[in-house]
Amino acid sequence: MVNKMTFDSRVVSGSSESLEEEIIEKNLRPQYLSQYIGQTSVKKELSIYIEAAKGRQEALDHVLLYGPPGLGKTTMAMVVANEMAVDIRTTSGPAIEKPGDLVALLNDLEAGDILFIDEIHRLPRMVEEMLYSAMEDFYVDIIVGQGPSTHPVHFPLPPFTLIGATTRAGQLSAPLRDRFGIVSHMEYYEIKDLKEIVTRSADIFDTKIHEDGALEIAKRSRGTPRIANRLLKRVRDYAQVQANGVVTREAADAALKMLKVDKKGLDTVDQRLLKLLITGYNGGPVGLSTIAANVGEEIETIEDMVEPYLLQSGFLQRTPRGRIATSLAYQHLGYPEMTNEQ
Ligand SMILES: Nc1ncnc2c1ncn2[C@@H]1O[C@H](COP(=O)(O)OP(=O)(O)OP(=O)(O)O)[C@@H](O)[C@H]1O
Ligand SMILES: [Mg+2]
Repeated sequence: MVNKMTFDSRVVSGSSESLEEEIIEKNLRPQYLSQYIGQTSVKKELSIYIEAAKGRQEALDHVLLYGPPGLGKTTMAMVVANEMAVDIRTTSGPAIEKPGDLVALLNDLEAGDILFIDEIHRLPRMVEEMLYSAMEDFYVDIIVGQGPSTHPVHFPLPPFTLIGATTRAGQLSAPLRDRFGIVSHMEYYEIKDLKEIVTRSADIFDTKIHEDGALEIAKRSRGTPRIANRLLKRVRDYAQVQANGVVTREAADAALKMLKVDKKGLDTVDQRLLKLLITGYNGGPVGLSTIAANVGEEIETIEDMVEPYLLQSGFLQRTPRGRIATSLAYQHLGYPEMTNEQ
């Protein structure tokens, strides 16, 4: 699939990529709340619930983390496990294909342990239904036997904590959503937080970085730590070959220009999308499927990975009749703005 490939190679994509990247990510991941930069309100809330649960020596209530890709949901799940000093098993919605898979995972848990399910909106229905009793009353009913001899077996579970992560809270069914006692919305990061993340990562990489170099990367990271770290790696390469290895503002700027990441962190996909609206449709409104077809990406990709940042940063607006390009988009891309009368 050509579309998928263009997207995966996108440097500002929030999604994670290769094995190499996984290993690097492991070193970059903060281990404790005190090292976790930004997301102040999520951290504050969680720290209270963690302390309370620990004080009562109980499992933490189930936690749902939602927000765009690359904002640190997986990282936060690991942090919670470290803070609670419990084990964590990680899996994802699509990986749990049948109820038996879930039972196997649950069977492995000890009291207080965490089961982390990424992309929880993609759980198969039967598995999801089995989770209801597991979450609420810590048991599952398993059907055993065949034909006339089938009967349910009541299978008790230790009290555990489910942490679910999703980019699409809207796709979760109400019964599942309601079973999470703690629902935390992860926000795009402020530039000052991203700057701190970049500085911390450069330190871990043993890379010299100037403050304005870190700031330049932070500004162009779409509010997303994963992108900030990825851009830092590319800028570091550039600096190593072209600028004595020091990440200065000039090196960051030149490297990001080469990567076609503009001053606001928009890449060619974002720009294509906005230009399509402006030049092809007089600013819109344009439906999502038309946009996807014209930009050459899948609808889901546009919705999950491209659009959220454009909406949040004010380049795009969502209306019942479709998406429209804002004045900011016209200005940023250097098009004269059309008035309604034209
Ligand atoms: N608050 C933070 N401070 C420092 N680094 C962070 C922070 N949050 C995330 N990161 C870094 O950003 C990267 C992405 O984080 P993570 O994998 O947790 O995102 P995610 O929300 O789970 O993404 P996805 O939705 O794709 O699963 C990791 O390398 C992590 O180290
Ligand atoms: Mg994740």
